[in-house]
Amino acid sequence: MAVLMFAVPSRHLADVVAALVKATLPERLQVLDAVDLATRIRVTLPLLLRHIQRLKDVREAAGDETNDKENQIVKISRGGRNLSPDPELDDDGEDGIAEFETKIKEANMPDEARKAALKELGRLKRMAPHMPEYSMTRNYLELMVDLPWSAMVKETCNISKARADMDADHYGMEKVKRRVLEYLAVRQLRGDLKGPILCFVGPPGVGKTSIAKSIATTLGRPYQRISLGGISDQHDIRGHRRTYIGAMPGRVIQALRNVKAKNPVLLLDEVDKLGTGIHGDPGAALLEVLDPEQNFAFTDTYLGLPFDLSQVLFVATANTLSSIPTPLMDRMEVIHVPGYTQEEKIMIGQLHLLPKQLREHGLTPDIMHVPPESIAIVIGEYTREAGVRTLERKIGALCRAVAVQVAEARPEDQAIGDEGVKADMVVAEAEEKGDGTQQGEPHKEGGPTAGEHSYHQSPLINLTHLKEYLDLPVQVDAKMIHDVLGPPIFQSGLSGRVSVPGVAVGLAWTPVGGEVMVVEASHTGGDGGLTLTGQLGSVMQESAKIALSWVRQHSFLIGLEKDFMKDGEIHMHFPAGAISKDGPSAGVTILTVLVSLLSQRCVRPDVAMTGEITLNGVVLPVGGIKEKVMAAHRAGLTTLVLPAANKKDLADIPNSVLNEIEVVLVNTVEEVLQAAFDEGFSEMFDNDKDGESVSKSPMSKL
Ligand SMILES: Nc1ncnc2c1ncn2[C@@H]1O[C@H](COP(=O)(O)OP(=O)(O)OP(=O)(O)O)[C@@H](O)[C@H]1O
Repeated sequence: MAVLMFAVPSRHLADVVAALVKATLPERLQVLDAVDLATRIRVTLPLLLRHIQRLKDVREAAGDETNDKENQIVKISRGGRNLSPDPELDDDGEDGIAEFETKIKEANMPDEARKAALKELGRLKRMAPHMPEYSMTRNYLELMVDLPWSAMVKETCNISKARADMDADHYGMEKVKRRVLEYLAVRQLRGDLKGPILCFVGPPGVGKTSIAKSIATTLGRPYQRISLGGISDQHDIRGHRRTYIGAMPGRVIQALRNVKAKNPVLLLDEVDKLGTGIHGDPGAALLEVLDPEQNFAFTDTYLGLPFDLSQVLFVATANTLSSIPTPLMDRMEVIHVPGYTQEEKIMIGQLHLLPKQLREHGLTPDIMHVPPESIAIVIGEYTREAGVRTLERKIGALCRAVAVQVAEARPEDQAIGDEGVKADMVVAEAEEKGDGTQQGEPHKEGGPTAGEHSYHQSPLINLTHLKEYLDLPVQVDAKMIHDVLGPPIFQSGLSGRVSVPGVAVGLAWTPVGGEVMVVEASHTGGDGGLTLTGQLGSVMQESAKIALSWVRQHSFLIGLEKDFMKDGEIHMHFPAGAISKDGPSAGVTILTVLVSLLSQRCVRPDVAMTGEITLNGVVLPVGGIKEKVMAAHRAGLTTLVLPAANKKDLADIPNSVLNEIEVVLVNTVEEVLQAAFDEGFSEMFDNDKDGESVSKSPMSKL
């Protein structure tokens, strides 16, 4: 084949290849068997002529008069599209080419882009449609004409409307909303987009994506989400070279093509999950996209031309700051979106998630009623999350169960497709209600506003008929919740796990919110070392060594012999064993577990703690206090031991939570032990060192 290819001028190659492809297997083998060039050409020529004849026949069948074989050969070899009627070929024909020409003119491209597009169109005209380059050039031209080179939507920024829009879709989030309003107000006054890129950081399901959508709605700009999770190839951002098979533009250019406007809101979702691989650093590519000094002429490798991104409003989201590349973070203004309290979740469930789920399942409050107590049961027994995503899913599951009840109870005569019955029912329904309920009205894009939820009731549901078969509204109570969702997944409280010596409750921070961690230790035989399990990082292991050294130095306080370790090894375990953990904040918990085990005294079951310790027993501040306090509150713990230097972080915690817990601020490990154990330890320490209690009610005597 290679020899044959050398013998054929390259512009005819495609026709030869097409002829061979259409040949039968024995014919193809015959071509391959022909070793010398002359034989091979002799074998191939009839195949080529047969292919041409076939093309001609198809054309004649299509009513074309031309039957001049020679003329045909010449035109095909020139790649003449109008003479290539093979229906299998993706041929634009002259109309298609003319259409491209018009679209290029209409696309309002900058001069440089227009010239490049016309040049590509010229190439396309000269190509045979079955050449691989044909479809590549065609795809490129399609992108060129689809891109919004100058198309902009008119922005409508009205600050009071912005507040109303955000309030309509989001309960609470006051700080976040205030910060977004400030940002929009400054943008409006300055009249340009040069400003930091907002980056919403918080656990999953707390409304980061949803608030970004509200910004787009408020501004009247189109919105598109670009998911960055797991991207480890810079070409995903910057585009691939056109020479590669299946090459594509980068995600930013693709997003702009979709929204058809050069000033959309583009959400860079999960910017903290960008990876790095062998194909360059996508973070560096993203820097180019976001940098206002360069992004007015961002060159996507596939496009090969500068595209102006300066009108795009970029918003980013992340679960954690720690894995965002520093140069990228410098370009962004971080807005923390914290997790919700139980009360906030109940309100969000009632005001937003339930109406949304009812709408999505074709139900209304007349058919299904979920009281706040039931939402609290779902939150407490079926969710452990900082956000409300699982809650929304569980409410969805309850709606589906009610939908089945309604479907089963529906009288026979209300069959789908019975238009007469449908019309009657809508009228009957409207008359029956007569109370202004927006029944049958399609719900607005983006959802209804809080307090004015519209329900798109299926016209097939006739409440009057249904009431004969079903007690309406269906009450979602504890029994129904357990029937539908199964046995509770989570138990409230720590159910007796802390009632043995050598166990204490620590508080951990994770990108998905705070976590309560029951740390356990026990004596095993062996030669008196300390074994740690639970996938601990080096910092955490060092915290354990520091805690043990402190206990050794202060063994007399706990009533231990100096050489207490000689009796056997101590094994300390941090659940969940499959998840790696690190950081210094478990210091106070490790120390408390050791003291509890060695002194054989139980830690108070209502106490949880966090804080870094030094060798001299000083307690240092740690991060993630709000998430940790919320997690402890969710788990039903009522006394929290926190570093005194973290006092300022308590300002972020809602009063409803602070009112229900006791916060003990400590400076030293002695104060930690005072708070962690009942009376026993208070005798050992000087009463002057008692921790400062900031709770509303005085702390019980230690
Ligand atoms: N304060 C709130 N008020 C009303 N609905 C909310 C609120 N917070 C979250 N939601 C709803 O919870 C769901 C999940 O929110 P969203 O997708 O915005 O979470 P996210 O923070 O972007 O999560 P992820 O990090 O996983 O992307 C959405 O349906 C959203 O409308």
